Amino acid sequence: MIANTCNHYCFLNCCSVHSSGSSATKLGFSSFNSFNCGLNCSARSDFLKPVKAVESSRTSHIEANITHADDVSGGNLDKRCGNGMAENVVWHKCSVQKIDRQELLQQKGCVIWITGLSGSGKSTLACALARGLHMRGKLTYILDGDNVRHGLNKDLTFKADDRVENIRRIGEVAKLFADAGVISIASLISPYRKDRDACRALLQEGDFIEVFMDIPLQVCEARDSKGLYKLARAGKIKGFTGIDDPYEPPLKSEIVLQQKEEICPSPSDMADVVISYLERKGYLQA
Ligand SMILES: Nc1ncnc2c1ncn2[C@@H]1O[C@H](COP(=O)(O)OS(=O)(=O)O)[C@@H](OP(=O)(O)O)[C@H]1O
Ligand SMILES: Nc1ncnc2c1ncn2[C@@H]1O[C@H](COP(=O)(O)OP(=O)(O)O)[C@@H](O)[C@H]1O
Repeated sequence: MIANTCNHYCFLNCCSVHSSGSSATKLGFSSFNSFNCGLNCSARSDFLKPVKAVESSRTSHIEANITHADDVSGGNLDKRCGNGMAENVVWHKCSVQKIDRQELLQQKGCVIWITGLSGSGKSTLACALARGLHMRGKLTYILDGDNVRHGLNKDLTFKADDRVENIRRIGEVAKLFADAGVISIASLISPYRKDRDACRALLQEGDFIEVFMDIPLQVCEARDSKGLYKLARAGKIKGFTGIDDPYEPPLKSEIVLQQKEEICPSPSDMADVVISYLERKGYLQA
């Protein structure tokens, strides 16, 4: 059962990418480099250049010894997996791998994990980030706690165990998106350090980028865009993060976003900080 969750909508209203032919399905297609999104947002015309990326990379690393953490589509074919409840489950490997998809997309798949109190601006940042990256021709997908609780996680409450499971599932889904080559943006309170760190451990070093919305509780509560703090203070919502439920701030996240002299940077300025980080670390190219 869920309660008090709201949908967030992200309007990617600058550019749309148009496929111009059927060759994409047969041949794969090359970089999104020529994506041009100035004020008039002209759509790319040549992003479907056929390439041999898939064929050549297949031969170059199909033999590589890939561990589960290296690539979810890798793994040892002979290994029987004792993970979880199911026994005798064997990983099935495919020759089209993350590196091929990244080449196709001209970016590197990763997880941007936005954590913070309710009202700290996680969803707003996720959306600004998706918009900024979309304008640069980069493929993103947002996994917003509120939204995922409307579907995949609709069976979960806000009790501690269910929050743990919420974080775990979103971590696994975010990892799949990253493996698809997508810049996956997870935006959820994720109040427990241990569980965020467990999601980090699912990915290769560097591919999990934790963004801490370090906004004081008083500011979040003053915003109270959904009226939930008011209900929590009145005792009408029990176990509300920051009021009568814990939030463990990250100790060493990659990016910390804070107010400066009590003024909160704009969402697009915050998004720029994250985009600069991705650029510097090479995630915006294959
Ligand atoms: N008890 C309680 N505590 C915290 N938040 C609550 C609660 N009940 C409902 N909500 C609403 O649910 C949103 C948080 O969902 P998450 O999936 O991000 O939470 S968690 O990571 O599992 O802790 C959160 O959305 P955001 O404001 O976007 O963070 C709230 O709107
Ligand atoms: N950088 C910002 N500066 C000022 N207000 C913001 C900023 N980011 C978000 N807000 C506002 O704060 C409220 C909560 O934002 P939201 O993104 O829904 O937070 P969260 O997803 O963490 O609950 C909204 O009313 C939003 O417009």
